[in-house]
Amino acid sequence: MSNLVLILDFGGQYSQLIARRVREANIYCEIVPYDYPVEKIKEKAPKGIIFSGGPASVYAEDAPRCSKEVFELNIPILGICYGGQLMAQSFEGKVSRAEEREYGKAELEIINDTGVFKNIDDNISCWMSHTDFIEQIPEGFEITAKTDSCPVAAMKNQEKKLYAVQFHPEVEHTQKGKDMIKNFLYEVCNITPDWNMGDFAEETIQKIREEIGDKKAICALSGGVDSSVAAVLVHKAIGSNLTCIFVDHGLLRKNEADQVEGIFKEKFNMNLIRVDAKDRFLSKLKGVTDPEKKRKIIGEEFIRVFEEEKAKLGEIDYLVQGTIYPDVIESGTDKASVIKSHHNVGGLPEDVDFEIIEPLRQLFKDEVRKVGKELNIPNQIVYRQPFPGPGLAIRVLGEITEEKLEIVREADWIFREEIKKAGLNDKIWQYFAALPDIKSVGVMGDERTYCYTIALRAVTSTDGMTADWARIPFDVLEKISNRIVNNVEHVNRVVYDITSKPPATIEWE
Ligand SMILES: Nc1ncnc2c1ncn2[C@@H]1O[C@H](COP(=O)(O)OP(=O)(O)OP(=O)(O)O)[C@@H](O)[C@H]1O
Ligand SMILES: O=c1[nH]c(=O)c2[nH+]cn([C@@H]3O[C@H](COP(=O)(O)O)[C@@H](O)[C@H]3O)c2[nH]1
Ligand SMILES: NC(=O)CC[C@H](N)C(=O)O
Ligand SMILES: [Mg+2]
Repeated sequence: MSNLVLILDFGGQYSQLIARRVREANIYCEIVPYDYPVEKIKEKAPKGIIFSGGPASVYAEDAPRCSKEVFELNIPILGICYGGQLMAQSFEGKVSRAEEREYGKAELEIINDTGVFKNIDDNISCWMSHTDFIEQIPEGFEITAKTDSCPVAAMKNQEKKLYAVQFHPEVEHTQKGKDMIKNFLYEVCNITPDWNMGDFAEETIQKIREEIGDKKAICALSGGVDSSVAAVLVHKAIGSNLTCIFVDHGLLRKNEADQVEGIFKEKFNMNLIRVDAKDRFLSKLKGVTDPEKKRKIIGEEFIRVFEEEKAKLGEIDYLVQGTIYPDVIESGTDKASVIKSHHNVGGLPEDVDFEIIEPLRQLFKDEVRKVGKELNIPNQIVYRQPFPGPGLAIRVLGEITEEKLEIVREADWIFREEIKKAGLNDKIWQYFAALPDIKSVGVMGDERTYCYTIALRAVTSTDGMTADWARIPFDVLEKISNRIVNNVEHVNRVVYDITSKPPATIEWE
């Protein structure tokens, strides 16, 4: 790889977002830990280095630090938040705890519009998330931007090609943030963009081929975007040594199992086994109300099903899953908290009798879609709305019963049909019905009812990491509500969820 950018990770929430911005700029990058040896950095000879943010304070005794030599390699560096503070401290500037913390939106005033800020408007809003600030810049540096409460929102030493920003250019909410990162890569590091998702596919297929060799693998296939792309990558690498396994756990949407099987058989020339596992999943979930418990039971049961299929198929060493980055980060890491245990990551049991292969583990959904396009996977699959592996189990809140599953399935079917009819299906990222565990009073045909409420959830998003509720026109909502109450038994009320993520998540459990 001729044009490499290294990201030194200081434990930031957004390190993967930095990586995707670099990939978006068509440049290859790798994330390495903050204490990655200088010798190895020299070997890799990156054209640029980015320091991520991080939760620590640079003045703390045990703060994560990279070797000072990294600054002497004559490689341009962009320090973001903690990374920028570390740069200031390393050159004898002063970093202190601010009296006023800054979280969220701040108005940025650009003082020097060269380097990272080339062609960026003088006044824009940026996204901050810090307690410490650069109180005094080191010698040889100049301040290039400020906010009302942050005197050094950015600084640079042009001669040494060292740049620091206190805000986060990598997040969606910083205006022109992507352009700032591109400026660093193209203008400061002088890199010619020469990488794309096609290269990712090629390199990944090659790596999988080397790893699996002539051994056999199964792929957990849901018919969703991620597992379809993962299956095609592995199939290209090992051909018929791959068998896909699609589990019908009784928690799928209306007609979904037949549809997935049909599409898959029609579009792909791969081995597929469909397993009917409805009874075992539902009996394990009986009486369980806690969302995390449900997720862990489902995660484990998936693996047990795969192990049983493995026993029938003979010697199989590898299990391929379509895990993507949000599944990983939301399941919690040693630094990030658990938001929810995605069944395929945090929900995995401790004993798994496979080597797991997850070729998309570093990517975000929209990047997976790009890989899917590169692999000529039909749009029908590439642009399918995400559906979580635990399925309706996390959309029926509280205890799961066959009756509740049927209610949510029917309501969901109507909702999806009406969204399609209204031509909104490619404008909304994900839309579905959930069944909160509440009943309320209604009146139908002059009679009192005491029935369930259906909650409609529809969001816009690019990567599922953040989302906003979709502004569905009232007349469409009206039609959906009427159809659901008139056609789905045991429902007398429909509500629409108007919460963004954060603070809510997309799914209700
Ligand atoms: N019903 C299923 N049968 C077999 N494997 C499944 C099933 N549901 C989920 N998985 C596995 O779990 C992984 C994670 O599920 P997830 O829903 O995030 O991805 P996906 O279904 O591939 O894509 P999408 O997010 O578009 O629905 C899948 O990629 C797949 O490997
Ligand atoms: O495979 C999955 N296993 C899971 O356990 C899981 N939980 C949530 N999701 C999907 O992930 C995206 C983000 O979800 P949340 O905002 O609800 O956390 C949304 O697209 C969700 O549908 C899951 N996918
Ligand atoms: N987001 C960050 O990198 C935060 C850096 C540092 N922990 C601070 O609070 O200022
Ligand atoms: Mg899915």
